[in-house]
Parts: sequence; C-alpha cells; structure tokens
Amino acid sequence: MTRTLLQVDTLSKNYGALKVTDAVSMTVTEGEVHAVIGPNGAGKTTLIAQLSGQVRPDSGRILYGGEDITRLDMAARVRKGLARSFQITTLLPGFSVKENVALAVQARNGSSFRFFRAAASEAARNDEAMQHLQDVGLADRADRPASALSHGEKRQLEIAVALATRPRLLLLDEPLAGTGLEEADQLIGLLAGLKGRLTMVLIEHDMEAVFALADRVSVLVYGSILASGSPAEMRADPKVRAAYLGEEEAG
Ligand SMILES: Nc1ncnc2c1ncn2[C@@H]1O[C@H](COP(=O)(O)OP(=O)(O)OP(=O)(O)O)[C@@H](O)[C@H]1O
Repeated sequence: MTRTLLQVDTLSKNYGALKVTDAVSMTVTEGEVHAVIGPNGAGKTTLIAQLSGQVRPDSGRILYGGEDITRLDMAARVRKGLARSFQITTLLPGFSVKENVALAVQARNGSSFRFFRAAASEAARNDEAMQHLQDVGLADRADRPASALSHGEKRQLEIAVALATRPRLLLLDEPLAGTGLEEADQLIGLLAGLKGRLTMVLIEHDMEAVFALADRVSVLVYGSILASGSPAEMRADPKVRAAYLGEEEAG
C-alpha cells in the first residue's frame, strides 16, 4: 500500500511582482524518490526552501505525515525527520570528516540529557558517525580534515551529515552540482543505495541522474507544476519536451 508522506497544497510565494511559487500542489509518496526538474529560475530552490522551513510561503499548506507543518521552523521540521542536505559551506573545514558527522549526531541528541550522561556517549556518537560514513562511501576518509576532501567527497559528506539527523524525508538540492563525471556516478550510486530506506525529494539538472534515480518527476515551469508522472511519461510528454527536455537536447 502506498502512503502519502508529503502533501503540498496550493503553495504560493511571491517576491515582489514575481510569482516564484504559483499555487503548487504535489504529493510525495513514502519511499519514493521524487525529482523536481525545470528550467533555470523556475523556482525549484525556493520550493525546497519552503519544504525545509527556510522560506515561509505566502499561502497554501504543507502536510507531512498528515500533520500541517506550514508554520513550523526548520529545526522543528528536522526533529520530525524532514531534513535538507545543506550546501558545502555548512561543513566545518577544520574538523575531521568523522567529527563533522559526529557533531550532527550530537545535535540530534542535544535534548537528551541521558545520552550525555553515559560515559560511552562519545564512542556511541563516533560509532554512529562511522556508520553514516560507511553508507556514503567515506569511511576510509574519516580522520582527514573535511577541507582535504575533493568536491565530490564533500557532497558525500553533506549527505552523511544529513543522514545523522535520521531523516524520513531528505530534501536534496542539486547534489551533483559542480561534480565531474566520475564523482557524479559515485553520488548517483550512493543515492541509489539509499533508495527504499528513506523518501527523497531531489532537485537536479543532470537528467541522467534524474532518470536513473527518480520514481516520479514533477516539472516546474514559471513557478507552476506543468506535469507530474514517471520518468518515462515525462520524457515522452510533448509539453515537457517543449518546456525543458527539448531545450536541453537542443542545447
Ligand atoms: N530572496 C529572493 N528575492 C527575490 N527574488 C528571488 C529570491 N529568491 C529567488 N528569487 C527569484 O525567484 C526565481 C526562482 O529562483 P529559484 O532559485 O527558486 O529557481 P531555480 O529553479 O532553483 O533556479 P536554478 O535552476 O537556476 O537554481 C528567480 O527568478 C530568482 O531570481
């Protein structure tokens, strides 16, 4: 049985006269990878920022697990298991790879006094951090400073940091941005490995990645959802081809 995890209901956001999010409604089913694609400036990042709680919509609702979270701030959403993979700038470059993840584990457990009372808490944090590093293929880099990682490895670390919040829904904003071919392949493999363990909303320009990973695709154009469906349906849809894919192929 499929269950709706996230329901976006006529969400709207204007910046001045610009309708960046124009009555967007979409549904994300538990366990799926749902890609949001669209031309530059279509409003993808602003949409994800509203889902994560960074940007407040002007109107509309966001339901998560049936609960209206539209007014909750980002920290409250993270506690409920809705996490965004942050940009590289939020990594702590002087700390080791493992410490970056361990700090995220600690932040998650911050409210639990009992966790810190245990003498083994640091070991437990490190063990969990290593588990997340294993999941993203960075275990062998654990003791290096984060600053020494390649660009692609930093993106892997970002995902490990997000996993440390134990998300049920992970929002990924262009996880492949700036990566080379080999790094992109590695990241696609890593995200494919996470499929089924959590639900993902993925913004990505790399169509190969979208078609490799997504169960469903929503196409955003000028702040509105133009079409939604399986990757194959979207690839075949003349409206989508004209608005986006055709543009890519022509380019
Ligand atoms: N804080 C802001 N103030 C004013 N305009 C904004 C703001 N944030 C975004 N915009 C505008 O909203 C539009 C959509 O931006 P957004 O970054 O969401 O698009 P996008 O689809 O993610 O683009 P890209 O694919 O290039 O990353 C753009 O025209 C952008 O200039």
